[in-house]
Amino acid sequence: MQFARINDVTIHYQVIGAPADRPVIVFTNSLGTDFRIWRDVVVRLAGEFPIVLYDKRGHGLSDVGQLPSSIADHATDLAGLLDLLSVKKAVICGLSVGGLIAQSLYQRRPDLVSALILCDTAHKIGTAESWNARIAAVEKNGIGSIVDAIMERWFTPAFRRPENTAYSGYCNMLTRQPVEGYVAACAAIRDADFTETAKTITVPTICVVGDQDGSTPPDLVLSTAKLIPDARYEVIPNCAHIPCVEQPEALTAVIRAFLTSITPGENSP
Ligand SMILES: O=C(O)CC1=CCC(=O)O1
Repeated sequence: MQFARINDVTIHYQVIGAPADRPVIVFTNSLGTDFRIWRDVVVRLAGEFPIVLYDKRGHGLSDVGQLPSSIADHATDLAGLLDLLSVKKAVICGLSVGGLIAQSLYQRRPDLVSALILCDTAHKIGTAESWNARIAAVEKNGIGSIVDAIMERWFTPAFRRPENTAYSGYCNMLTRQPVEGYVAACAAIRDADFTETAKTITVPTICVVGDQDGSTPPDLVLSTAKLIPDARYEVIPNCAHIPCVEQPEALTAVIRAFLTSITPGENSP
């Protein structure tokens, strides 16, 4: 396990090596998850691309850090991690709040970003009312009280079968996040709006979404793609908010095709 102290926060991360001439991909995960959600994508891409995974503050094995925290704080953490690892430029693949962090990183440190894979995310996610209601419910009754409602957004009914052990495992992942970290991330998402930033993005970008995403539905992700000059848009069938878990093969194919298309002079990954 690898840990770094960044902005006074202990950050849990992992680096998986590959040829140095290939673009580094950094995966940044969603609300209520840690970096293990990328496993089935990472095993497919390992050896082709250098990979950096990390748990954002307040999640997984990373510290919660000082509260309140903003999406800008998360982006500063990511910039600090990349600086520490001497990664000069990377493709940032951000899922949901991870996509907000990716847009914030682009806004603050565009030198670090060579391309964006915005996965089940948007320029703005949810409303103040919806986030305040979620924060109130979690503060009063814990994350367990919202798990069923959240799982309906994360996964399709086909995945949410009681006999699917992966489903119960992801319920555990959600409910075991620190409450303060989860609530802080909800507030950070509530207060974030990258509408203007999205219009300024000039690096190659793809917006990808599960066809049954209940948190950032295809229409919303399409509206984000339309804000970003020349952004591509792709829908992944038979999955909801977390394609890296539900359809890792399809998501990997989208990532590989995108990276191949933006890497001049290379015919294969
Ligand atoms: O928990 C959800 O509703 C899904 C989600 C919204 C932002 C995020 O990162 O995950």
